[in-house]
Amino acid sequence: MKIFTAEQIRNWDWYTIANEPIASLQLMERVAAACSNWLLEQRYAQKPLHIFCGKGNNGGDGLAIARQLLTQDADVTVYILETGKKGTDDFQRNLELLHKYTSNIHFLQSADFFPILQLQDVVIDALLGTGLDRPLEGLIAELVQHISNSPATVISIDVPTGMFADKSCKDCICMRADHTLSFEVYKQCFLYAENAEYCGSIHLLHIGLHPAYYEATIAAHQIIESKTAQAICKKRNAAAHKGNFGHALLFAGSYGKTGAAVLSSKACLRSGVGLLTVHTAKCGYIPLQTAVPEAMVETDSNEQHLSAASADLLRYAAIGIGPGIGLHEETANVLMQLLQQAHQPIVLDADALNLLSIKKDLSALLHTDCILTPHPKEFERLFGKVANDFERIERAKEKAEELNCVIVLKSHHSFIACPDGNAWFNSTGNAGMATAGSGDVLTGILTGLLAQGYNTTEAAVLGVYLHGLAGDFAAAEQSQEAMIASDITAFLGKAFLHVSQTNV
Ligand SMILES: NC(=O)C1=CN([C@@H]2O[C@H](COP(=O)(O)OP(=O)(O)OC[C@H]3O[C@@H](n4cnc5c(N)ncnc54)[C@H](O)[C@@H]3O)[C@@H](O)[C@H]2O)[C@@H](O)CC1
Ligand SMILES: [K+]
Repeated sequence: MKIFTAEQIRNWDWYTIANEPIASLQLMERVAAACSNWLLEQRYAQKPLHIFCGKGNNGGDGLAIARQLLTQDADVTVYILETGKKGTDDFQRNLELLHKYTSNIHFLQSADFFPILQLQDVVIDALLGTGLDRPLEGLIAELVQHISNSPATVISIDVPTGMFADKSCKDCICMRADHTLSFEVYKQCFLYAENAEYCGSIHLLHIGLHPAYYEATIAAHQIIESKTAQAICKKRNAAAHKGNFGHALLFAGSYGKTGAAVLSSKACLRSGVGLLTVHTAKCGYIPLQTAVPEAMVETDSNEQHLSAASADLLRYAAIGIGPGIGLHEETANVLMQLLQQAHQPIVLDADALNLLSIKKDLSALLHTDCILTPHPKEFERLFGKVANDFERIERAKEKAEELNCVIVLKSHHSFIACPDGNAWFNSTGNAGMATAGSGDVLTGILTGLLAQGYNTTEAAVLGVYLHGLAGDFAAAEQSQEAMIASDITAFLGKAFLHVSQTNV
């Protein structure tokens, strides 16, 4: 699914108004109907509703919702934040209509008029939407804080008031919503970790915007959905043998971190690879052979860490390096040797990234088939400090193009930046995956997919989606609290079944 900017969404509204055609007031009526139906279905309309409206079209949505719910006998109180200016045409028209249904409309001119909100109350936040053009201050900021600090359930229309659709609102005042009802497509702001606590659950409602605009409009970012993964996932040939699915090589583990090698190896094998060899420190031999009998183990001459690259790299279709390898100087040499000698696709993760971050000229070291999988701290070590999540995404896109490699930025919605400028946010995954070893599992999956012949973009998009989906299945069974990284691997099978179902 494409992610549109606020401007693209505004143009989509206007395209629909001109080409359906439909009057803008009618489109607002449709927006309000979608929200009212959701509130009725979720039984929020049975509770005392406090609808807070600005005087723009977001406020117009709020007034139309109030009227529609009054016809369903809901208990509605409307508050309009008085700015002294006239409202938009659609706001004014909706206000006239609302007066015919209720006199329970209050104009808020100072904080003295703010209502006391209780636990059973439901607030509809229709103060400001995508028309936000500056951080909140003054009376509106006070109102947003008053509502956010109350025990009431808050449901924001389109965006939580104070949140910019396309730029950071870090350190700004913003409505803390329990739910955000938005329309047709995700806005970029919903996908950043720094905004997650303000958006609550996001619900995309269908309002019948014109499909031709969606088809014709190029989006800078997309969401990876089930159908994206399905389109990439290859069907296995019935007559295949293990030689058809590649031989992967993983450099993983050191003394005290053999577990990381076990986790990435198991995930690699469960991602469909034909053969796997793990190159690990000598101390890892027995644990690995015992825990992962399907893998071949090649031990380093050093007992505790990696000190030499594999003798014969040519046999392997793809290489993964990083999980649990540590930061020993000799291990850094292994990494440099590998980057010079290997011509096959490489996944670089964890300590491999930390070792790389002290090197100045990354573009001279990395060939074009690399996937880098940093979490925000590793990203910062590699590419410098950023002020917020929006900047981090932009930096990832720049670096992917500059280094000609794929960057998987692991986060709340993991982000994939490709060298051709394409960029994806993942839709699967949950906070239970913020647990030791879940990155090692991803490295294994990506290496396994590359070994099977998926290109770096395909492997990253499919692998990140499967990893998150397996994590969601694991959380459903184990809870986010109790799930561990091995559970993600255990549910990879279910994730593959889900993705391949419509592939047959
Ligand atoms: N036909 C349309 O354009 C549609 C618009 N819709 C709704 O309309 C919204 C956008 O409406 P508008 O463009 O009127 O914008 P808003 O309703 O978000 O707000 C616009 C007004 O707020 C002021 N403002 C901006 N930042 C402010 C701040 N920090 N403090 C105080 N005032 C501030 C602006 O100067 C402007 O007067 C969408 O989010 C959506 O909810 C929907 O009804 C769908 C159809
Ligand atoms: K809002």
